[in-house]
Amino acid sequence: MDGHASAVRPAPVEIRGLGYAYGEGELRRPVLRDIDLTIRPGEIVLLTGPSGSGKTTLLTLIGALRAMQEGSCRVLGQELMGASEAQRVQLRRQIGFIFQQHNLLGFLTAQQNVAMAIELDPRTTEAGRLERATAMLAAVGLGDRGASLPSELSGGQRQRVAVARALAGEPGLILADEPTAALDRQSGGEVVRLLRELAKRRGVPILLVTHDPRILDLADRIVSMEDGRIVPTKQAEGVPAA
Ligand SMILES: Nc1ncnc2c1ncn2[C@@H]1O[C@H](COP(=O)(O)OP(=O)(O)OP(=O)(O)O)[C@@H](O)[C@H]1O
Repeated sequence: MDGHASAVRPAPVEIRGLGYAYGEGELRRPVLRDIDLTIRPGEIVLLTGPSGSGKTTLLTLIGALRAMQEGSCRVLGQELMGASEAQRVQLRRQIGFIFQQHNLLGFLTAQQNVAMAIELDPRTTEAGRLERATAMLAAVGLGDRGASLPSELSGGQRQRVAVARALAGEPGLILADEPTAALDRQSGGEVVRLLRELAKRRGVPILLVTHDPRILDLADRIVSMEDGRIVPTKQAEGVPAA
């Protein structure tokens, strides 16, 4: 595909020997061990594995939402091992997050929720922000729902607003944690297909944590975790062999 470009552009995510433990002293419990993972430019990677295997912990470390303890994790050119809180805040602004529960603000309209992601860019005026938010909503098929509050939208529509918000800030990376968990089969599939299409068009890489076997075929690559380690991916049930 874009093999040449991938070879010259730095990997958006480059992890080596990452380890992480919760608790201290006798209560210390390692949950990630010796993780190596590279996400290449524009690549869509699904992270899967049993409950408690460490997927969310890894995602929050990559997203600079918690401090590193061991190893190296370079995200969008920023080394996170030893990074300051200010450096982590700066990096988080370059990442689009999508969570299981859409995390939209209930008192803001769909358009305002999306515009919020653009808020921090000083080059953009308020009118420009709202215009861009509307364009992003149109891209997720909600061009006519900008004035709706989250409570007036279906679960699938809310998650599409979350997709629009994640992309509106023109992120260098998207991190999604179980984005289809609260959705029925059809809307879950639609949301992820849409996310994939929009990200591919913009060349934005995605790391998506999921238990959902129905969306595994949308990945460029599937990474499996077990007991805090990355393990060779087994053929998922119901997914035809490539
Ligand atoms: N804040 C915390 N404090 C202590 N232990 C935690 C904390 N968060 C997670 N854990 C533990 O760390 C391990 C990994 O949790 P994590 O949420 O990363 O796994 P997961 O693979 O994302 O699970 P799930 O698929 O159920 O979301 C689990 O055993 C969990 O109980």
